[in-house]
Amino acid sequence: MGIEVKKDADFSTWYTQVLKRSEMLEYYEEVSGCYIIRPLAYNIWQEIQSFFDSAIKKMGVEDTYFPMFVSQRQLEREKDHVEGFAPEVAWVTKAGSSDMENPIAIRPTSETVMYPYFSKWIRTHRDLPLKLNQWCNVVRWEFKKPQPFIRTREFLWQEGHTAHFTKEEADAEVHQILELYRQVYEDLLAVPVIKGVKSEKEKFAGGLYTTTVEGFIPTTGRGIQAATSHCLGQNFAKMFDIVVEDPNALANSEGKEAKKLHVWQNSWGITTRSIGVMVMIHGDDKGLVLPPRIASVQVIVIPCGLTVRTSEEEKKRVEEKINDVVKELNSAGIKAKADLRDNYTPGYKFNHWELRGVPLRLEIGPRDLKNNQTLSVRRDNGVKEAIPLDKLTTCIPETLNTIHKDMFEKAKKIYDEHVKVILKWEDFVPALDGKNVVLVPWCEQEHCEDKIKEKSSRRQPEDDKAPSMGAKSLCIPFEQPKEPAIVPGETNCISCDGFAKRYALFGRSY
Ligand SMILES: O=C(C[C@H]1NCCC[C@H]1O)Cn1cnc2c(c1=O)CCCC2
Ligand SMILES: [Mg+2]
Repeated sequence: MGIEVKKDADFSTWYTQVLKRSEMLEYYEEVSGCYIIRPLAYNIWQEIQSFFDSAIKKMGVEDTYFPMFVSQRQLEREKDHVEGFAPEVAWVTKAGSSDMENPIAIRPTSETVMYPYFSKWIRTHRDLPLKLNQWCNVVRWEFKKPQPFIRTREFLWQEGHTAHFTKEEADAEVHQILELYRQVYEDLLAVPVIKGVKSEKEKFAGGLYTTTVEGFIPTTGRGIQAATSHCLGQNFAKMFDIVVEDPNALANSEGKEAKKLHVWQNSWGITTRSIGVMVMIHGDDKGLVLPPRIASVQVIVIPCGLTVRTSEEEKKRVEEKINDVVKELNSAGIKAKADLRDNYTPGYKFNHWELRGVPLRLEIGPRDLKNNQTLSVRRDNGVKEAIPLDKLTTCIPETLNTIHKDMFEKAKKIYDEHVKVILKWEDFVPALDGKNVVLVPWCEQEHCEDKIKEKSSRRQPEDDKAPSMGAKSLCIPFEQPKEPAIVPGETNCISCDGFAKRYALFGRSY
């Protein structure tokens, strides 16, 4: 069954229809906010995992696995880490019919699970750096409206947790990981992201600073946090007593304990939200459009031009050719499949595989055998091209790469067009209402951010529509606009009478 609504007309219905009818996801009626991730989507997660995991292994990160249960005592050891989030923590309070003496939390993240053991394992600076990662699920009982992949009560992610002897080493890793997240989005998912640092209000409260890659959903004009890499500073080290002796301090004469130094820590994560972002950005009114590098089927080969007048041996010759083409492509590392189902017309098959986002279709019929060619049809832009059957293993990889590049460039152009540099407050809300995010000179003070959120959530007085969602700061981009330059002590903040420090990206967001 095809998609019955237009993406731009009814985005949320479009989104759920695409996910369900492409067989990426199934609703899990029993528990709100939970979904079944079906093979087509799970395969994408596995592509992300294998790319990211092999990259962090090269950085010396080791995979591990910690329990999913956290004691209340442990979870609450870090006050400001949990206080803001407490309502989202899910607790196990009963086993069978009997109440548990001490309820146990299901991990919403694993800092408090892991760090008591970091403290136990890290004794001297030779135990540093410690670099662990786990691929797992986490549970957060969000109350906002759930949305498949984007906001779910259980999701899959990886969480990296590292400990370093110096801040410099921690800082360097934060940015190395952020670059890997950019690559997951841009080089795997063909999704453009903006790198930056979070504001004090938006950063991870338990940390020192948060860097982020921010995506943009054009259909709603909303920003979306795509992955985060935090430097935790020494905050958690102080709470969990993760210390090493100072290798430079001589054991002092009175034989007193050598000075204890707190380690510098990072934590970083990317989640299955990335799959939802990719669907939202690339999907169209025919369904999924998969970037070739994460598609489980990259090329579908379909027999065409077979009519009632086609002889049995002619039909057989076409099917044999198709099987040879699929074999040849697979041996060249291209994920190809044939659709030889003889109870469906070519047209039906075209829709079936377009709905599932297969990047490239090859049509082969009796005439093509004679001309020794196949007609290729791109899913992203519908462009058709005749390819000689003896050039497939060179032409197809090139076409798939071109598809990736074109999908990325198209999305990047749209993102760039929807980032508006705004220098006057009166242009701020109109820009948001025009489905843009805004880049504004900003003082970076928390009270100012609260004010901006409040001022941008109110509709103009005469407007009787429900107040629109306020804008939050998405990040302070590492790449700052050159023009017009911000002059410290001269350029005013977009909203308050303070002076701007840097340009900040603001927008309505998920
Ligand atoms: O999870 C993090 C920080 C960090 N956790 C590890 C992976 C990277 C990064 O997200 C922040 N955070 C978000 N959300 C919640 C919590 C929380 O710590 C804890 C309580 C429930 C909700
Ligand atoms: Mg949250």
